[in-house]
Amino acid sequence: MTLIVASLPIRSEEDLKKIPSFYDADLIELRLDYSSSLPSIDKIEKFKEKVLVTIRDTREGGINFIDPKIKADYLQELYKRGILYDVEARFAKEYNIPTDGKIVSIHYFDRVPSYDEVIEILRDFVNKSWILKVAVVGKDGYKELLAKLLSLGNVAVLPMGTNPLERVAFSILGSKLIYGHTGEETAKGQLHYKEFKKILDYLTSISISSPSILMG
Ligand SMILES: O=C1C[C@@](O)(C(=O)O)C[C@@H](O)[C@@H]1O
Repeated sequence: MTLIVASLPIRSEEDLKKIPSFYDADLIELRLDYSSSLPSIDKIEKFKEKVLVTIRDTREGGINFIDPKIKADYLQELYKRGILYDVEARFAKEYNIPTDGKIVSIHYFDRVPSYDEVIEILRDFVNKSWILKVAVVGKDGYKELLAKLLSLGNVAVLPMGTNPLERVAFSILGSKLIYGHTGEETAKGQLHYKEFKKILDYLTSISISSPSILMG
């Protein structure tokens, strides 16, 4: 089953008040890098059953530069409080960030890497994460790469800058997460999360009423 993630840019602590309006998503991603300073964790903690915290590195698509030491301390504190986060594999390695039960990710915005390159970076986290997430721009070879990565099992694959329905296709093939926006795209290739929800709910309903349609 694919979980639907509603991605929400956070530019100030005020934006955290919007969280409850997206509770029909499975998870609400708080993109904290949309601000140059991080909100108090106390203000996030009360939503901890629903949120996924992301402080995206500018080298992997982040909007503002956040001092890596501040980011590392913040992630360690989230870990202590049992709050879900997404951390880049490279950052987790460099700053020794705990990854069990968390999302470990890698993003390619301008090229399609080889399968071996991705595996080399993610290898250490295969058994030490909840989900491995790979987002790749829709250039030559991206479909083959993302499809091959699905065999890792607990993986989310996201094509960027392609027809958003391709995200639905990868969900049917086994991707664990699908990211949609909440009114403002945080990556090309997203639909509003409610649209993804409608499509996936429909597909689930027909697979329940006629299991052979989607289950082969
Ligand atoms: O890494 C991801 C996936 C994403 O880039 C996307 O392709 O939808 C959107 C980001 O907000 C999120 O952190």
